[in-house]
Amino acid sequence: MQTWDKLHTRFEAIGERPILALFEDATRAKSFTIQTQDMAFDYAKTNIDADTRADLIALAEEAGVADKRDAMFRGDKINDTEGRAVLHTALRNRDDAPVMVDGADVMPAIRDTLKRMADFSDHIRDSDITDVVNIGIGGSDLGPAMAVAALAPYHDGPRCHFVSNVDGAHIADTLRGLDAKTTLVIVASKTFTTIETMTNARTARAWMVDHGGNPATQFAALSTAEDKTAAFGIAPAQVFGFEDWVGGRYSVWGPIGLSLMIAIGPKGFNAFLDGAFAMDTHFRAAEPLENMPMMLALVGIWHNQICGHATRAVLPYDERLSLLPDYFQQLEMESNGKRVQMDGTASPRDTGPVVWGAAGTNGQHAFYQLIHQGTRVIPCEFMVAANGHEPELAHHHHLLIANCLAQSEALMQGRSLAQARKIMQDKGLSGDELERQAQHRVFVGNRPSTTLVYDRLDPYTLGQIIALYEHRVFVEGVILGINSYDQWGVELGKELATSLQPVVEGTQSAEGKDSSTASLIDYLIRHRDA
Ligand SMILES: O=P(O)(O)OC[C@H]1O[C@](O)(CO)[C@@H](O)[C@@H]1O
Repeated sequence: MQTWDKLHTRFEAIGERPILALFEDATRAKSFTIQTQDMAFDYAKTNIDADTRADLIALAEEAGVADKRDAMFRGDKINDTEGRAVLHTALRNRDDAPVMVDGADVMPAIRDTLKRMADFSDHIRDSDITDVVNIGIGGSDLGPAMAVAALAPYHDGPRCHFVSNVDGAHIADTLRGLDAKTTLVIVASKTFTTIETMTNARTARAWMVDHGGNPATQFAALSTAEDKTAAFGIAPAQVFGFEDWVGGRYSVWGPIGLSLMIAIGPKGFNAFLDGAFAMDTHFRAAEPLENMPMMLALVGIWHNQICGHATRAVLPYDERLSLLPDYFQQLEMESNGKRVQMDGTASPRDTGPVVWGAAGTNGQHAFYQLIHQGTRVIPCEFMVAANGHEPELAHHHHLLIANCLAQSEALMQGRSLAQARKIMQDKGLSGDELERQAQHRVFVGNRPSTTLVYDRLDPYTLGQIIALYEHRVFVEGVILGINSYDQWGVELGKELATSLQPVVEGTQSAEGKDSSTASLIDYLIRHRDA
């Protein structure tokens, strides 16, 4: 508690201190950058100084982050509202050490499943299958969809498509133009009960039957619920199971990543796991000051809980990472969007921030106006590679990098009223009009950002980046005293949707519903095509 207070006091004392003033220390960039392997995380363009950083590290120590991290990797049941271990890290564990859950080593089964996935992927890649349709939602969609898009240059397998929305438009648009005889459908659902996924899976099966395909050989399932996959009619040889200690939004490392493995091959998928494992190893071993996930989390705590900035923008200057903000949105908001602490008492402070963003440079021409001149401060998390995959288009990549760095520079430096006046003067304005126009051209600056740089977006690097953010979410969750691994907040809407379905279908009356919901249903039914 004392450390929280100390940090709040520091924030008040800092007041309007320009971030730029911190650069009077010639070592600022070096001492506020963390490097692990080829990757560097620069948080020098924030208003965190060495004293603040020491307090933030003390906060993590007081919260017991190191012990809880070890407990997570060890397989302790840290998801205690569901009585589960949290072991997505075991899926990418590349050493021989056992990982114990309830007295049994989970590694042999993980290795066995990975081998079965590799054999199946090779078989599909060598077959006549031209297209793979992954049907899933949330963590059973966003991870593989994001990673398949990110690793397009490594893609040498069949085309991959992703269907998530229960809106029939999604599956109709996806199946249109596909050949049912050469399409593999993967039903990805941890629970195998999710209404969107099961509805889409049944529609896909009917389509396949109607168009001459064979669901018996052209359907695979990824799930923890093997009884339900069998009831759906999927042969056990085409079912890839995992355990309940893999959370949906953390599941891309195992069977849920099958479409990625089919796209880039088992070798590429292994490199993806290697990158994540390297980040795990770093997270477990590095001292807080040198620990990338830890410092990324502490910067997040500083901006959100101490400075009160309610959102943060994820801004990859990498077109192939355009789904990464969506992926991080689920990862962070489903994990840390909680109102009570582990013991059930209300959180005394705001919990996870709103996470959003888009790939640069596109975002610059859409929402950066507000980031630069709006009244709210939005900490920005930039990321950019030293190299693209198109050597013949290196000039594009140089422009991309220049834009990324220009944005963080502009956010920090801003443009003063004096500078704005000078610009207007040079344009020939004077008097009241000069004053009025100059105000519109002021950038207050002093807006914080961080930048993650890496060599090239290959499978290994993507694994590192995702694991980095997973651990960041974990550290923030521990400091906030919340359970990052349940998601009860999605339940109520699901229950109400189930109860509304017969009302919408017209087989039950809207009696008992609030008048807003009842009249909306009335409108929608009255306007329905006969
Ligand atoms: O894989 P499933 O069981 O279909 O669940 C899909 C998604 O639904 C959620 O449970 C939330 O609705 C996510 O956590 C999960 O990723």
